[in-house]
Amino acid sequence: MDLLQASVNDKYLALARTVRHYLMTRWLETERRQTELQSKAVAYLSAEFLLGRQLDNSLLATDLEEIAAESLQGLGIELDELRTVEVEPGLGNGGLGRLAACFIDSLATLDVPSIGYGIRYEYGIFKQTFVDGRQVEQPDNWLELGSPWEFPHPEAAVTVNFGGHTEKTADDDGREVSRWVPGWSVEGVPYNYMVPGYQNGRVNTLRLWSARATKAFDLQIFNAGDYTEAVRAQTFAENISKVLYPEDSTPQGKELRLQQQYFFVACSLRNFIEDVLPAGYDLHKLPERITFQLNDTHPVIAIPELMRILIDERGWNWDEAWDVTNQVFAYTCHTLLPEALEVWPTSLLEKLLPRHLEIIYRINKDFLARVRETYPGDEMRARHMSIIAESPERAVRMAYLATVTGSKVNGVAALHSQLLRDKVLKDFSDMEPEKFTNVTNGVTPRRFVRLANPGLSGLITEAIGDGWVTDLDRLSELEPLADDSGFLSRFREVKAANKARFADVMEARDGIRVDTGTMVDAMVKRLHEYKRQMLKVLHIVSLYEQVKSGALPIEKVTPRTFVFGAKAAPGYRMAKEIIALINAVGRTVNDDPAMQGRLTIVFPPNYNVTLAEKLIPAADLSEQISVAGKEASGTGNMKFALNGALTIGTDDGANVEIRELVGDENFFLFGMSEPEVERVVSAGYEPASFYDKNAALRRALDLIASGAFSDGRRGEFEPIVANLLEQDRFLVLADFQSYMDAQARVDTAYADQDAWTRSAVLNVARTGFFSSDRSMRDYLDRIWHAEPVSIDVSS
Ligand SMILES: CCc1ccc([C@H](C)CC(=O)N[C@@H]2O[C@H](CO)[C@@H](O)[C@H](O)[C@H]2O)cc1
Repeated sequence: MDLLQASVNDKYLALARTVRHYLMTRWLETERRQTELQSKAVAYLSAEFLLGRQLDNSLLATDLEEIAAESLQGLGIELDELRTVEVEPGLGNGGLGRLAACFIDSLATLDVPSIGYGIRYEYGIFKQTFVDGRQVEQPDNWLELGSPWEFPHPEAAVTVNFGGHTEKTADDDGREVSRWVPGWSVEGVPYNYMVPGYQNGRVNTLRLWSARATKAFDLQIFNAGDYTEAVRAQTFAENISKVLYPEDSTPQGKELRLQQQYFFVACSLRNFIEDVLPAGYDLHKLPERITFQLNDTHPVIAIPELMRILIDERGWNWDEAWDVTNQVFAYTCHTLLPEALEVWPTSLLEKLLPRHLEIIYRINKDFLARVRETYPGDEMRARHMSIIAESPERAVRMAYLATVTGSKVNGVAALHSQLLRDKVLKDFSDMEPEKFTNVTNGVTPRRFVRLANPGLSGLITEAIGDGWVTDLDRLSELEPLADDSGFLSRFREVKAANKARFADVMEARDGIRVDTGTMVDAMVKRLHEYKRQMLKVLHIVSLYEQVKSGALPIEKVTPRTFVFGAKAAPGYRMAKEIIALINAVGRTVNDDPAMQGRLTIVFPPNYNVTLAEKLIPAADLSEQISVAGKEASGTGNMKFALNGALTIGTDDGANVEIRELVGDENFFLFGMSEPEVERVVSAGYEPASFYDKNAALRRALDLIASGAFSDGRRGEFEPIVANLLEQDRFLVLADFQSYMDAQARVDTAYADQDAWTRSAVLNVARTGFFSSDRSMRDYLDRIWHAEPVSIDVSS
């Protein structure tokens, strides 16, 4: 095909293949070196990897960006045109999935031997569209045009068994053992993705598994004329890796979800033990060679799977197997919502994984014996700590299984880890305090500063050199420039240019007009009541109500563009209602001439990594307003601060550490602290009392209920208002006034652009800590104890 006929996608694929070819030698060298050294490595087991687009990151990692742009120019092709056709692999829901992607980037850049293991979903996170302001999900057929970044290895396929039953037999020395007689099986085909380190020659691997039938096509049945039956096995098998579950907090407990979890875990352990480790490797030494990091509870079925392999396949005795299993797993918890902790009914495990259930029962029996030994006579504690829940139905508490077995358990921010110790996993922390630690999340500065914000990157590099890209603590060298008016005005120019770029993207992508002369006030994250998008809505509605009622002269309103980005889990009704309300308020306020364009609501559909990369550098204000004690960490908060946005937030998750580092004067703190929330809730929280005593709040809620945002239809958003007045589980009404006061402080601060910019520069200078490189160094020191191994690219 010659250039003239080539489509933009053809040209993009050609460039991608050129870059990947360049990386191939380094990939092979990394593999060779690792096989030669067999040094301790990290396997990151995650059901989600929210990778984002790959081309730019690969060009940066290989330092080929300039050459590529020039050579393409020579062919009359714009690099920018090619990068926009790339489809981002949406193999994740939100925070947890994106964190996994940042972590494997940092592991490669820190030269740590490591491998990511996950699922190659054929359909990623749904595409979000709005119909009359309501979310409608479209399938994400991201592989439609193929992906140049994946390498299938059908020759390394793994067979995974399911179902069947177990039977007691005797092994050759007459010991009674249990043997699994599976009912059916599928095959897992590995697809390898390159994970290039930043200009260090290392290319680690991300191995994602795709399911297919062991026997794809049954010719006999076909010849007998039953065509659907002939391919039934194939469709059935493929279903396992067909689609990502779009929930990010409330597990639906679907059988297929458990099948997905066991599928990728069984493939990954088999692959590591039989393909990565040298033949004949003595698995008693496994702890010296690998740590399997469990990214939340989703891969925890790996624990009984390793026990099964060591006992049933390798013939080890229980203690031998337990001793190794106890050392090779570590567990990271990413949530505080009790409903987000997965429990699997024993009835389902009995059906799908009978042998694993037996092993879990045995782990629990031994554990409860230890509990009773440590706390004699305290049956209540034993019942509380049991891995097996007896009610509402008999089920396995996966977080408890991970905590009992893992060598280490960590939360993802200091407050979160403390709440795990003091509340969620208190009994376990009391019993084995040394097992619990914290590793505060981080984000990769390559994608979220160097690539997303070239203007700011240039400014920083000019001032302190480019060492910050791999050593983000160096940002602190910018501190003195916060008092340099020249630097401040350059900094403001960069922000203004990023706003203009964002406005162009909004125009081209969604036909949305953004006034770049306004403050960009951004709230982008999954839609969840604990994240309190409703508090943001009440701020906007209250401002609107005050202007409309004449209480607030329009000239006193700071021109703002409120940018929302949020997907709701398809089954989460209240979340979908709130999305509809945000769009309804947007439609009303944006079109109201009385507002003279001073307040604009922008809610682009389908918020994803690619859109985040354009919005975050353009933002002035970062909304991190969850109720204290509910957001485990947050990572968007870190990305905004590193790109010079100021944060308005509660003392929740990593906000606490951001505020401690940037200083109270550079952070708009509001709301109750976690202990205060606890006190209000345990004292019995009456949301309606806040409605009664706060006129501005009452008027805002009444305006929503009045139908003002729904063409007069009163009942339209009644469920939202009723829920706030009756339950308000996440204390929106209780924190309303403190939030409004903080927003007034924001207005005042924003009026003094010099002071605001100085504060923004200090936010950048003081948040180098939130690099995922630092997170990885903490995991290496506290949990993995693996050493970097440099790859010499000259060979
Ligand atoms: C089974 C349903 C399900 C799916 C995903 C999850 C994730 C744990 C939810 C998640 O993404 N948690 C977020 O993880 C981020 C990375 O650590 C944190 O920064 C966020 O605070 C946390 O909400 C829970 C339950």
